Amino acid sequence: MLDESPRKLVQVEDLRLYFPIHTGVLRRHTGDVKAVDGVSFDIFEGETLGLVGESGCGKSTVGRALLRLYDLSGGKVRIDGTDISDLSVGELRPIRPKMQMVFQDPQASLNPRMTVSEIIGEPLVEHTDLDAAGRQARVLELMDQVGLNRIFQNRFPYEFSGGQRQRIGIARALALNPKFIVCDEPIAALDVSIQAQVVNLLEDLQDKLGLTYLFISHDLSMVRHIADRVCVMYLGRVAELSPRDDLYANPLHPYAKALLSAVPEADPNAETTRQRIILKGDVPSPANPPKGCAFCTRCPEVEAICKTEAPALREVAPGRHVACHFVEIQNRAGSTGPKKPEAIEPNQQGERA
Ligand SMILES: Nc1ncnc2c1ncn2[C@@H]1O[C@H](COP(=O)(O)OP(=O)(O)OP(=O)(O)O)[C@@H](O)[C@H]1O
Repeated sequence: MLDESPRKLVQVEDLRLYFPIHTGVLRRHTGDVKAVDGVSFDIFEGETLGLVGESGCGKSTVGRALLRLYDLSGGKVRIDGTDISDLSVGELRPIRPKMQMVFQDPQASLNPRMTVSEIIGEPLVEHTDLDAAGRQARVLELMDQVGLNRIFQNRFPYEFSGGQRQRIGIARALALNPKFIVCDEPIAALDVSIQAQVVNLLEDLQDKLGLTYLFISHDLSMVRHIADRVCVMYLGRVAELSPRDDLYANPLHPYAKALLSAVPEADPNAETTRQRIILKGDVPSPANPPKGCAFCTRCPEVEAICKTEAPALREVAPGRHVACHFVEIQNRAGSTGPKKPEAIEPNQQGERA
């Protein structure tokens, strides 16, 4: 959990990740899929930041970019104070142990020809000087930590259930004592009955080992359970970044409102029930995003300025950051209560008040 003065472990500033589009016989570069287009946030040490949004909005690309599994198209990523934005593969090598990933599909992410012991021990071969006995001892320790019986160490992934396979993936991610883990839809491929067990395991490990998570998920109820703050993305940009309870009780961005209107109220005795908001139209293509605000083509609150100017992410209430002209206009009129917005520097976004 968070202490009184949390340290920024992950700092993301104006991150851009474009995938080039090549067309024609000559495979000319004719455009870009702007998967991530100017995203800024911080993640504090020991916190879980939830990352949510419709399919294709760029969540996984952000996660992979933070671990430098892609070269960045622009912006900065700092992990534990080190700017990793432009580091080469060789320069990244000593940083890699600090940051790991737990993948959505444990079946696909585990080598079927390797035993559990070999899978979990693989990073130890690459990144440590441990001898075979030292590696074996560490593998058994990791199996204990994730609740896998040691007697399974020589079995193969296909011999396990989905939940157990995800435990193997988590053990492998923990092998090098990382500080930061990107959990990319870690429960999406699991039976509902198993999902809570895996989330509880992630929470226990966070408490014991002081881990920091970026938790990417479609499952808004699970994000409400696990995240301290939540970042809502739309078409490669941040729409809203707020403390979890504030966001779920009172989303400010019109897109966040629509997204969360589908989540059941936490308090069944709440006096007002939230009205379901159905958005019209489809998400535009990230290869050809709308001018101005990315959400302007579907926004129920669209204003003239939204179609020409992209809104900046601003702090509109303590700890709450929203990129929306409508919210700003309402604030200026004093109708929503939050303080008048002040522009903040990208590296201050996500700062707690
Ligand atoms: N390697 C790639 N090459 C080209 N386009 C890509 C690539 N990876 C992702 N994209 C595109 O980038 C956009 C963002 O994809 P991304 O997978 O990050 O979204 P997402 O929010 O994680 O979606 P989902 O929830 O479905 O996993 C999508 O339009 C996707 O088609």
